[in-house]
Amino acid sequence: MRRLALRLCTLNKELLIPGRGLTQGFQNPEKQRVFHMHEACSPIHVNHVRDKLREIVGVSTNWRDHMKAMEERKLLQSFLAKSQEGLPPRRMKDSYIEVLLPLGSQPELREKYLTVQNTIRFGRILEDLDSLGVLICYMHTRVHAAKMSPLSIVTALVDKIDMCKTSLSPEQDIKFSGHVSWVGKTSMEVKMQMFQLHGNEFCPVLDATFVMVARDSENKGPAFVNPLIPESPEEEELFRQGELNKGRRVTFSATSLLKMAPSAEERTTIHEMFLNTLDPKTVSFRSRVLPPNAVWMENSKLKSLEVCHPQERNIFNRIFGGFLMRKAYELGWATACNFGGSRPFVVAVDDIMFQKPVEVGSLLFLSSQVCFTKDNYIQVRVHSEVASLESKEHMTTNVFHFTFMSEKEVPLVFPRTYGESMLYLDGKRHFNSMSVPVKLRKDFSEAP
Ligand SMILES: CCCCCCCCCCCCCC(=O)SCCNC(=O)CCNC(=O)[C@H](O)C(C)(C)COP(=O)(O)OP(=O)(O)OC[C@H]1O[C@@H](n2cnc3c(N)ncnc32)[C@H](O)[C@@H]1OP(=O)(O)O
Repeated sequence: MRRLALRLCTLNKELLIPGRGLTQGFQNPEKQRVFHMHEACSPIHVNHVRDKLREIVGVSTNWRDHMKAMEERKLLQSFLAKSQEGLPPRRMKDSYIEVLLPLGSQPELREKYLTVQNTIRFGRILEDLDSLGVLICYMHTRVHAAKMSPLSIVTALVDKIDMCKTSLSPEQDIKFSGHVSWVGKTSMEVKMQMFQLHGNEFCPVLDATFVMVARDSENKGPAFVNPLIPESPEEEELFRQGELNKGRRVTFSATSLLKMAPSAEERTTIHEMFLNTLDPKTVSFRSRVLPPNAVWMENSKLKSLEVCHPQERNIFNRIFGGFLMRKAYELGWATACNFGGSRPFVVAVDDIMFQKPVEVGSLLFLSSQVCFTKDNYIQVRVHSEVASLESKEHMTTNVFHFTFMSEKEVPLVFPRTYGESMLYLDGKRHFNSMSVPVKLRKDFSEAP
C-alpha cells in the first residue's frame, strides 16, 4: 500500500513538471482558453494516460486477477471523506493536464487512428477524451496520504463536443488539454480542448465538456469530491457557466418529449409534415406517399451487436465508456453515410448520458437512425441496450446524439408514426442546441 502511495505522488509530480505550455503556439491570445495555466506541465504521452489510471486505481492487468484487485480496493473505503467540507479545496490548475498524441513525429501511432480516407478516426478521439477526462478528475481529487485513490470516477455525461474543423490530418501532432471547471457534491464538470499542429501553431480543433461522477472504492455509492475555488474572473465565469449548464440539463430533461407534450410550434411542424405525405389522389389519412427527395425514417435504420469482452473493460471492470462511444459513433457514421450518399464529417456530439454501467460479458445492441436533416446536416440518434446472456432482459444504457455534415445536400427524413414524430422533434431540438454551424471555421476546412 505504501508503495502505491509513493507511486501516486510520483504521478502527480510527473504531471506537473513546469515546461512549455500548450498555449505557446498561439499568436492570438483570444484563441486561448487556458486560464493562467502557462506555468503548468509538459504534456504526457497519450499512451501513458491509461497506465496512469491503472496505477491510480490499482487495477490488475490480467482479467483472471480482477476479483482480487477489487477486494484490495475495498480496503480504501476508510479514506473516503464523510463530507465535502472535510476535503481541501482545489484550483483549476491543480487538475490541468496536457496530453500529446504525436501522430506527426511517431508514425507508428497512426495505424490505430487512421480512416481509409486518410483522416483521423473520431471514435478513437472519443476514447482518448474519456480516459483523459477521468485522469483530470483524479488530479482534482488526489489524496496525498492515501495509497491509491479511494474514488471510482465514472463518466456520467458527454454534455457537448463541438468540432471547429471538419477533418483532421493523421500526419500532424495533436495535443489535448483540460481541467475541472465546476464541481457539485459528487460530480465534476471537465472542459477539454484538442489542438492540431498547423504549420508551426497548435490550432484548436475541438471543444468538449464532460461530467464525471465520483463513487466509492467499490463503485457502489456516491462519494464526495474536493470543492473548487476559481481564482480569476475567467475562472469565475467558467464556474458560473458550469452552474448554468447544470440548470440547463435539468430544464432539458424536465421538458423531454418522454415527459411532456411538444410545443404548439412543434405540433404544427409535425402536422404539416403529415399533410405533406397524404396522397392527393385519395381522401384518406392512411394512404401516405413520400414527397420528392425524402426518405421514411424507418428506412434509415442500421443495427449492430457487440459482445463485450474483458479486453474492453475499464479500470472498474465494467465496459469502458470510450469503447461504447466509439462503437455507437461508427454505427452512427455509417448510418449518415448510407443516408446522405457521401462521406459525412462529425460536427457535434451532445448529451450522451451513461445511465447504467455495462457489465463485461453483456451483449450490446446498438440501433441507429437518422431523425432530422437540414441542408447538408444529418442528425443521428444511436440507442444502446444491453442484455446478459442469462436473463435476456434488455436495458437501455445510453442514447447518443451525433450531428454530421455531408458533402452535398441530403434528403429530408419523414416520420410515419407518432413515436417517430417525437424522435424527429427530439433530433431537431438537439440540432438547434448545436453551436457549431455558426462557428465552424471555414479557414481550416480541408478536402476530405
Ligand atoms: C486493466 C484494466 C483496463 C484498463 C483500461 C483503462 C481504460 C481507461 C478507463 C478510464 C475510465 C473511463 C470511465 C468509464 O469508462 S466509466 C463507464 C461509463 N460510465 C458508466 O458506466 C456510468 C453508468 N452510470 C452510472 O453508474 C450512474 O448513472 C451514475 C453513477 C453516473 C449516476 O448515478 P445516480 O443517478 O444514481 O447518481 P446520484 O443521483 O447519486 O447523483 C450523483 C451525482 O451525479 C450527478 N449526475 C448523475 N447523472 C448525471 C447526468 N446525466 N448529468 C450530469 N450529472 C449527473 C448528480 O447531479 C449528482 O451530482 P452532485 O449533485 O452530487 O454533484
